[in-house]
Amino acid sequence: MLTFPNAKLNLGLYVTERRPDGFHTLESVFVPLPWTDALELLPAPAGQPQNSITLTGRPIPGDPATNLCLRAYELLQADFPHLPPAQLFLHKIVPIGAGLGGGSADAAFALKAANDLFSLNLSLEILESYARRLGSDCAFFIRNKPVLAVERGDVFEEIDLNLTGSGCVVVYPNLHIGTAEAYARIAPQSPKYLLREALAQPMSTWRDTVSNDFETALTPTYPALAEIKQQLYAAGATYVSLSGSGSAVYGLWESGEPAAMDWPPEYTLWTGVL
Ligand SMILES: C[C@](O)(CO)[C@H](O)COP(=O)(O)OP(=O)(O)OC[C@H]1O[C@@H](n2ccc(N)nc2=O)[C@H](O)[C@@H]1O
Ligand SMILES: Nc1ncnc2c1ncn2[C@@H]1O[C@H](COP(=O)(O)OP(=O)(O)OP(=O)(O)O)[C@@H](O)[C@H]1O
Repeated sequence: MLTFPNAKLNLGLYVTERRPDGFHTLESVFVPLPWTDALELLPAPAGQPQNSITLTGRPIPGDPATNLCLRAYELLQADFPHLPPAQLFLHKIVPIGAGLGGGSADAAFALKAANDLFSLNLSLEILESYARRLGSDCAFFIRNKPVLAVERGDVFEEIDLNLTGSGCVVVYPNLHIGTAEAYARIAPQSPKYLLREALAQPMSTWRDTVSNDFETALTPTYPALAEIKQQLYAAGATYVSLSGSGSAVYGLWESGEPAAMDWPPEYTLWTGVL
């Protein structure tokens, strides 16, 4: 079964509390971004007793045996011992350490693919509970529609937000910012504006009312983030922000086309329509 795990953007992100378990409570709107990897899950050929993973495309740091999509499959195998050994093929395209949730999406799509391929008939709620065990961002990708995320970023409330048709440019400045490192730089506080209410207003107002706490915390160390933001606004973006814990910065165009922009060759770009 071939799937295309997509990335996500965070619209507003407020880190409100540090929890006793070391994680943080947050408030953020998650939106699917159609920048995708390719992930194939197949039963292993006869005579292959173990799961296997073949990685191509963008290099993924760390041991392939700990890849999140393999871990997702192993989690299901622990509860459903009749699941056969599988072979996974992951072609990685979405940048890593970017705040785009790419690894989490791979894991969530592996759970969904195993559920479909082997007819496990697990509900979306059950798939979300497996996904939560793999990472805070992972559960979002099970339903994969815009939501207001609270708690650890893995509990969702409905939100009436339709960005379909908005132009989008995502700029990854080739900086790998680790999620734990980024959280360690944040002093949790309450948001100045209620996110749900701010996002109900026209996109042109978001510049003043919707922000990402990681952007404030990381920009002094990574001045490139501010330069990208400035260039996206100069190209006519209606709203610009860091996604998640960075380092990808995105611009949204409510209407019209982005003006020409000039980026260093080591940057990776995605341009499209949501
Ligand atoms: C920044 C976001 O991308 C926003 O969507 C997410 O909160 C990150 O989620 P994620 O990459 O799935 O993160 P996890 O794999 O669950 O956790 C990685 C590390 O980030 C920190 N972490 C993550 C989520 C959270 N709500 N509080 C945290 O403090 C913890 O130090 C944790 O050890
Ligand atoms: N399929 C995968 N794709 C990407 N990274 C993976 C994958 N499986 C495991 N990882 C590990 O996860 C790390 C990336 O996680 P990290 O949270 O820094 O970035 P991210 O995937 O861009 O997501 P986030 O939005 O949470 O920042 C990598 O260093 C890698 O070791």
